[in-house]
Amino acid sequence: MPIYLFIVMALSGIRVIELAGLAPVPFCGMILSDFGAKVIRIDRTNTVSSVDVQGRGKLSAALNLKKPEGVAVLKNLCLRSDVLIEPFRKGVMEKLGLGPLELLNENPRLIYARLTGFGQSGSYAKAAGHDINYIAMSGLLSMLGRAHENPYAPLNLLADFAGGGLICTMGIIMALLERTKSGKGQVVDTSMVEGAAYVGSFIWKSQNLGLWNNLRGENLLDSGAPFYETYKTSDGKYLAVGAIEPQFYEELIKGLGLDSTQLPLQMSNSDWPQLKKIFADVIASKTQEEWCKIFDGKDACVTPVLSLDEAASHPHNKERGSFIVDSQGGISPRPAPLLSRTPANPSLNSDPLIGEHTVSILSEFGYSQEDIENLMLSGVIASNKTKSNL
Ligand SMILES: C[C@H](CCC[C@@H](C)[C@H]1CC[C@H]2[C@@H]3[C@H](O)C[C@@H]4C[C@H](O)CC[C@]4(C)[C@H]3C[C@H](O)[C@]12C)C(=O)SCCNC(=O)CCNC(=O)[C@H](O)C(C)(C)COP(=O)(O)OP(=O)(O)OC[C@H]1O[C@@H](n2cnc3c(N)ncnc32)[C@H](O)[C@@H]1OP(=O)(O)O
Repeated sequence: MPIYLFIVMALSGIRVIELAGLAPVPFCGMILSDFGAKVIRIDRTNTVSSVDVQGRGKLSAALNLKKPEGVAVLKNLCLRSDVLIEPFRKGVMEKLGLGPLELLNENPRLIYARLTGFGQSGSYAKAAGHDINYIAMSGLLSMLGRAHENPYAPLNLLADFAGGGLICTMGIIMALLERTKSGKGQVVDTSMVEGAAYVGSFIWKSQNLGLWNNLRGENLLDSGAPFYETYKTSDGKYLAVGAIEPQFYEELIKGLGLDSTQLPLQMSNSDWPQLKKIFADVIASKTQEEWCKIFDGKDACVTPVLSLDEAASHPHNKERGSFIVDSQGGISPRPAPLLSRTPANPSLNSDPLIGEHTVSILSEFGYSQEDIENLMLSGVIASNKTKSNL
């Protein structure tokens, strides 16, 4: 007799409709799915392959929203769902007749999440943009980069994912929590400019501490300080040094084989370039592994700079199971944080093909075989399993 283990996750029972987007909304949908929500991604009928690399655990229905019948199907799905996430430019949903007024009127419990660059109001609301534009507008990009160089965007992490996908997820979770008391849904308006700025609150609120008085790249935490920097090792790899507090700094100096009485003072700003050169010369004399042997187990705040592959196979990360391997052999980070009773249980199956679940989803929502066939014939829906399912 097989034993079936049903794992209850934090978001089990929550149904989410995700309109396919580029990067931030797919991340939001993946988090919700990792933690147990049933996420249905609405793809276009005229695209063959998905650009969603964060489709883990999602279902896909292909729907033509340019046809009134397609809009009607989406409305129907939203009637019996908890969350809708939309990634379009302001006004696109309203133009389709799928704005919050319509959908919340039909399902007052719906959480209607909108994730855009500039938010739903203001003169930039309708402007196109990408991560780099949003962090530029948040003020943060001006702070990022090395001395005497142009500002530098740290991949598309800050706006798309930290200030966008994650902040939107937080808004959805808070709205779901609030709904347990009021019984009502609401609109979650996530602007990636604001989300990124909010993530950077420490920067704003630490200005009076003098942390940012120097030019970009010449401050304590922006690669100005020698004890908060990366250094090249003799094998062409790198070490990350973050020894800010005096006791950790002293361990660093000891580990490097230096004598602090012969060096400028740690916080002597004007000596930082000289001190950096000393550290760089010393660190270049050994391999990364040799340095790790010296610093592992010491409170010097020194770690290797690992590649993605090295991170996945580092003993500490392996001990915690920080990375997962899917059925295709792909390695990716395990969902965070770790909940003690109801942890995430990410799907290890391959991501959905566009329209892979169109038929099963429509059947689940009450459409008959004949309805589905007619919608298919009139180009309102598309399916990758057309033949096998009809
Ligand atoms: C830096 C990042 C972006 C990185 C993304 C990259 C990882 C990927 C970008 C391109 C990909 C490559 C490319 O696709 C080619 C290959 C494809 C292949 O399959 C895979 C390999 C590829 C090389 C592929 C590889 C990668 O995936 C890429 C390189 C970011 O910053 S993302 C953040 C962007 N900003 C936002 O999301 C903010 C909010 N959104 C917007 O401001 C706009 O949506 C945006 C992004 C500016 C785009 O504007 P656009 O004019 O294109 O669209 P909208 O005005 O929003 O209107 C959408 C229209 O579409 C209609 N519609 C939507 N769904 C449906 C449907 N189901 N049926 C019918 N129609 C639909 C909707 O009605 C709108 O129509 P209208 O224009 O008529 O109103």
